[in-house]
Amino acid sequence: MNHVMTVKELCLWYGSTQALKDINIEIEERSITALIGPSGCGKSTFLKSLNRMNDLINGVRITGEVCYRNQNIFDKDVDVNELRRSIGMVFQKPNPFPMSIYDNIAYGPRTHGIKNKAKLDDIVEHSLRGAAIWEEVKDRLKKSALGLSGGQQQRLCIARALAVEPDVLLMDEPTSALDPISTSKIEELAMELKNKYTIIIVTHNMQQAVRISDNTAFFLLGDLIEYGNTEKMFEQPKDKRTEDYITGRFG
Ligand SMILES: Nc1ncnc2c1ncn2[C@@H]1O[C@H](COP(=O)(O)OP(=O)(O)OP(=O)(O)O)[C@@H](O)[C@H]1O
Repeated sequence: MNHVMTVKELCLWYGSTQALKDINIEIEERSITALIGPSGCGKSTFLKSLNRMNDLINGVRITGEVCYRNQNIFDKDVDVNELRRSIGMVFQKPNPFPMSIYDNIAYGPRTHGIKNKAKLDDIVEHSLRGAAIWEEVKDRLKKSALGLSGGQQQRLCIARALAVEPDVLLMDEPTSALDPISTSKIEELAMELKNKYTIIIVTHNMQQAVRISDNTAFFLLGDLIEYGNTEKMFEQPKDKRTEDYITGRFG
């Protein structure tokens, strides 16, 4: 099994508060890894460290390594824009840009220098198809993305992430603002996308972790308590704290 990302002894502080404590984890290529745990345990912080989204925050201090395809992403010669092209992110609340559906998708490729109309048309169609929303929007590409439903907007945001040909997709509770039908569409999409991409997803929904993920990581108060095959972990957790959490005894 290939590992796309290897995290070694990762610690992160916000000022004097330690949010991640000595995290060690290997992420399997073309799989879905779910990050679970009670509110405030560090799931989003961990997810954001994987493409250096925390670097923007004042007072953040990070030690340890996050290796992406054998390079430590904190090395000085790493181009952060290029890193974020390879490791894309989809947020909790769909956040389309206030522009047309077409321009939302073409935005990233354009910033990477692609100007040719036919090429952009191709990327837009391919990305929207990849995010299972092409049929719903192909006749309204020039209309504002803000006119789409929440579920459609989230698939548009996934298409936008796909348009720059990422390798890894980070998803921070991508369905928590969606209704059950839109949620199941995103879940099906994630399972489809893992044939081509590596997906790491934060979820509060234990059933969702069971339904779609291959591996699960359980966080508690900044510690990674348990990590492994999802089915095994939910059937037979090794740690009492994991068991208490997944059986709903706390959190
Ligand atoms: N920008 C920040 N500045 C200071 N502290 C922060 C910041 N972001 C998060 N924290 C703190 O770091 C800890 C971990 O937060 P994080 O958002 O990573 O948890 P989480 O598990 O994703 O929570 P939730 O499930 O509620 O989204 C919390 O104690 C939180 O208050």
